[in-house]
Amino acid sequence: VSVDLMCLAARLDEARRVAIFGGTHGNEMSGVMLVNLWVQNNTEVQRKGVEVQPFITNPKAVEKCTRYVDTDLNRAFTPENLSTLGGGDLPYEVRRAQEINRMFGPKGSPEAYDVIFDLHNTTSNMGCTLLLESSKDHFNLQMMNYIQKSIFPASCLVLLNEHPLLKYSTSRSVAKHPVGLEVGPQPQGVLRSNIFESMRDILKHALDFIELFNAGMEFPPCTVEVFRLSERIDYPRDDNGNIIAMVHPNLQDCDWEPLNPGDPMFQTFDGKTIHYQGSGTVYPTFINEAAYYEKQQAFATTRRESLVASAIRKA
Ligand SMILES: CC(=O)N[C@@H](CC(=O)O)C(=O)O
Ligand SMILES: [Zn+2]
Repeated sequence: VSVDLMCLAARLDEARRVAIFGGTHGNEMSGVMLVNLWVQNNTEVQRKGVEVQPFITNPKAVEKCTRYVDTDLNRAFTPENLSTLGGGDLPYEVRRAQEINRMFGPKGSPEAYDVIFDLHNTTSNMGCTLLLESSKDHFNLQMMNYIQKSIFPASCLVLLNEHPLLKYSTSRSVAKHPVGLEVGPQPQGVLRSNIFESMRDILKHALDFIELFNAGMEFPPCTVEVFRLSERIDYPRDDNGNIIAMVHPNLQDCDWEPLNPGDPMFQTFDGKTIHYQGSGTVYPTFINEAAYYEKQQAFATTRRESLVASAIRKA
């Protein structure tokens, strides 16, 4: 009996309603172009037993080819913003967040979409990265494991953001299972074919997973290596807040490679090296991301850990 119990798969609801968001940041071109393509013709993203909706989340920012118009949409899905009244007086992205929440949510409710994929590009050399918001989301862990297996020998790492202070209120957080996809390096406002095609391929496998799950396939327990967001590291600054150093050449483009105490981290304009002083090995990511200068972030540190996903099967 005990052996039987251990083999029982967690029964989860089917993922019937799925959205693919592009243009949450209007200058991240792979997601914008893919979603525009699928809005024109959705055959590529249709799967049996699933309703898939491609959707441009910030059309004004896409039109201007800028990250946002008034405020960052991917920080706007807070309970305060989603419940505030004020209509035309509110920043554009706050109004847009409310609209998106009405269409795909309400966030946290049983009516919310099952899965939202949110497509992003980074200027950092991160390769393909899946963004996970909860270490307890076994559906997403299983999906990420499936994607990793399917794209091998290509690779796709998992960044877990459930940091109590650093977590932010994303567009995808409206769904029951939010999945971010971050692919780089790609400059802002630029479309690179290799980045576009990697993003497209990952989405294909993600949708295949959902189709198989809905068809009743059981996914056995597995372990997923994740990189848990740990710290945000700002550029060194003077008393006026101006940057006085750059990412060190030894660190530039070395996303996901171990950074140890004493390793070079920044290089000042007069040629001095500033070393990493933390405790123990970390894995830096979002190194020199263009959009993060305004957020006072030169890179983020992560720590590697293994998560166990339980077996799952549809209810
Ligand atoms: C470069 C970039 O925009 N990254 C995303 C990451 C995410 O979607 O969580 C952001 O800061 O919103
Ligand atoms: Zn983005």
